[in-house]
Amino acid sequence: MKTAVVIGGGVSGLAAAHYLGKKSNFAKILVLEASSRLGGWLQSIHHPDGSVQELGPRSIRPAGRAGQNTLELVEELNLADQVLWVRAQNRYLYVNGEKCALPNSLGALVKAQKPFSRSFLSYIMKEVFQKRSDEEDESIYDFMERRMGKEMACYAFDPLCRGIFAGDIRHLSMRSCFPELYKLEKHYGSIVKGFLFSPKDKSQITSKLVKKARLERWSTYSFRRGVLQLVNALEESLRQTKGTEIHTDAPCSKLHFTSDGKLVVSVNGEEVKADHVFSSIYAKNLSQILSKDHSSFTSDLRKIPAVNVVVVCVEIAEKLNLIESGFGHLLPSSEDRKVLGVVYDSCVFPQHDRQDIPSSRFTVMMGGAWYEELKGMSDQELQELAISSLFTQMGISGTVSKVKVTLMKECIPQYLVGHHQLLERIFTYIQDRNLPLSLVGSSYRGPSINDCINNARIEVERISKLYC
Ligand SMILES: Cc1cc2nc3c(=O)[nH]c(=O)nc-3n(C[C@H](O)[C@H](O)[C@H](O)COP(=O)(O)OP(=O)(O)OC[C@H]3O[C@@H](n4cnc5c(N)ncnc54)[C@H](O)[C@@H]3O)c2cc1C
Ligand SMILES: C=Cc1c2[nH]c(c1C)Cc1[nH]c(c(CCC(=O)O)c1C)Cc1[nH]c(c(C)c1CCC(=O)O)Cc1[nH]c(c(C)c1C=C)C2
Repeated sequence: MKTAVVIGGGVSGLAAAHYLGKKSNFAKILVLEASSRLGGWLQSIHHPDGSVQELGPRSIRPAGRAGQNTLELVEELNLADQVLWVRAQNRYLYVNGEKCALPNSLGALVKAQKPFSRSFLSYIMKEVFQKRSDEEDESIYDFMERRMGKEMACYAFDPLCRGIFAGDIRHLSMRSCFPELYKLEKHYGSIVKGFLFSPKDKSQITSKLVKKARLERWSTYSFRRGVLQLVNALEESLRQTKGTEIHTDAPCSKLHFTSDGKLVVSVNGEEVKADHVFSSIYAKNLSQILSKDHSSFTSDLRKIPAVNVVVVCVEIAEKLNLIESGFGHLLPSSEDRKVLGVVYDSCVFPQHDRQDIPSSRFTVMMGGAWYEELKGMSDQELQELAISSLFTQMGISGTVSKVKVTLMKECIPQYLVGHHQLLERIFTYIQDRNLPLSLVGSSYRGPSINDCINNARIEVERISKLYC
């Protein structure tokens, strides 16, 4: 009877347990979560007035292979009728004290639009004629500046990466953060040529929900009870799976390999012997529980940094008629280093607004790679900075009816230049020694919910072949 232990009950750990239950031969699957709740960074708070406040992620993209995989999971968990979806919405940049819509129409492609001095078409044309680089990796800034020019790097990719990685494009790796774009340059000499000439995915879509999402042109989605509903559904399904156990308040304090090729997990003073362990926790946290005899491995795990993000959810006690409605806006680091961007929550999912009185909800995100500049500020000062930035940038005022400041420590791992070499060393170490250990989670190959779920599936499928 084989036992698999999953360390961490965030979306990656629960997805790994789900696929283990479906696709593997492990008779026993134990999920061990350190805290008293499941979900990790997914935190949807329900208020008595009916509003749903997202402290962490608030939406999931249906696009791409990983997006499709999540939709298949949503369907499998019978959550399809709980989905709230929206079509493409305007996204803005806040530059030189004003909001500029990112191009979303053909007209905008040919006309120069603030803050850009040239049309998007001219950047695209420049990209087509740039020479391919033979660099193994480079920063997103260097890549974009080389292929599309400084304006695209500073006004498009700088804010975009603040809105995905809360990171600095001068240090983030092009190869690891945008592997598809990186490969297009390598194979076709240009991203644009790659888009035009790469073979299109013609695989048959069998999922009804994937078809529906395409047909209705979903851009992003959540659930009636917030993104945590996905975690709750995974939990419910796991609790009904024979041989699977979920334990909260179960921090793994030590992980050591035995001479008979197994792993022993220490939890709350007890030892659990496992045939295979899935670690879904942040790489640095894993390095801290591994025994000392794997120093080069733990040292590489520690080299993956993660940034802190301050999330400030603000509710205004009136329905504001926003001139610029949409998903939200991002600030390039040249505009404001501390404030990353603002999500217009009520525009995206008005279903999550309070039911008793009209209101408008926003989330201000601050810090990230620039967190040092917020260090030492009290919650009150962070709250004041968020509200004043919100009012100025949105050109609004009003009575704040709810506000919540949350510091999310080391929440988004940073794939810095050379990240692929770290991964190569980390995974070779495991492979060469036949260690019964799988690494999933946001530290390695993508931070999005889609990446976390899809990478857990891929790893379970790989491991299942070894234990059949
Ligand atoms: C502010 C913010 C906004 C985001 N927005 C989006 C978005 O809009 N869309 C999107 O797709 N993604 C978004 N993300 C990214 C996404 O939420 C995360 O990358 C993802 O949730 C990571 O999940 P995980 O399971 O890999 O890790 P985690 O959520 O970190 O889960 C790991 C779990 O392991 C537990 N743990 C840690 N140590 C131990 C131990 N020793 N023993 C047992 N358990 C342990 C932790 O308590 C935690 O529950 C956002 C992230 C943040 C922070
Ligand atoms: C301002 C800070 C952040 C905002 N969201 C995140 C941060 C750090 C984290 C985040 N946002 C997205 C993802 C998943 C990426 C994916 O591949 O699915 C993560 C980890 C989604 C996302 N958010 C924005 C963009 C452009 C994307 C990429 C996918 C998509 O097009 O939907 C933009 C954006 N994020 C934030 C704001 C204020 C914002 C504004 C336009 C918040």
